[in-house]
Amino acid sequence: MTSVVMNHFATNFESDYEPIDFKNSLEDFKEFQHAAHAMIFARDTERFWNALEKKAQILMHIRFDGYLGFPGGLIDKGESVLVGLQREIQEEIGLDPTCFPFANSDHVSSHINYKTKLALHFFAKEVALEEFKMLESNMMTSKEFGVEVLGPTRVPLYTMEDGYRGLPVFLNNMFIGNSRHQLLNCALKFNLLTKQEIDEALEASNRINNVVNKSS
Ligand SMILES: O=c1[nH]cnc2c1ncn2[C@H]1C[C@H](O)[C@@H](COP(=O)(O)OP(=O)(O)O)O1
Repeated sequence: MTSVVMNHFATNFESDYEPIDFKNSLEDFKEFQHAAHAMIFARDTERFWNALEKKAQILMHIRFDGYLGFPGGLIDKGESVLVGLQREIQEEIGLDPTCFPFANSDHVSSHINYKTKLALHFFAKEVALEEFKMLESNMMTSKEFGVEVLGPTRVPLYTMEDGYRGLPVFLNNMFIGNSRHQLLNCALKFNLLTKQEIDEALEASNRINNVVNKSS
């Protein structure tokens, strides 16, 4: 499933990231840099404006470099991936690792980029909606807020009646690393979106891109 989805919506940039086995990658790519990021999400079936279903809230953020990404970061030398992830999550969203521990069972995917010698490990954790809101508002008090992290953002998982506003427009943002792939792959894995909804959003997103490119 993962590789089919990966190939389907890989952009040139995203295709630089090849799927790898998590445990093997730690042994086989010791000399590469490793980074770990995580998607925290809550299901949200509320409808608004009598039409659009929120489906879920997914926590992403705007980074210091203007890209969208997930909380997380580089693993220090000698540090385990989980400990490094917890440290970064604490710095970026102020989350106490003892109250909110990540485990190997939260691992979703790992990818390797041979050009940049970077291994990316991705985790996901579902929380209740109230907890999500609490985590999100807590971000403003984190160490990195205003430095590495400029602000939290939720992902619009719906597409509006015109067929492009909502998720398709959102997907036209600039995403760091393979975070756009990580987002869509997780949305599929956790049944937040169907494959058809993802395909349609990507098609609409590409159409917007073509129109913008032609008119510039
Ligand atoms: O959300 C992400 N998903 C996939 N890859 C990512 C994400 N955020 C960053 N990255 C890639 C690209 C970056 O060069 C490296 C390091 O991550 P970063 O968060 O910038 O690391 P530090 O906070 O500087 O430790 O991973």
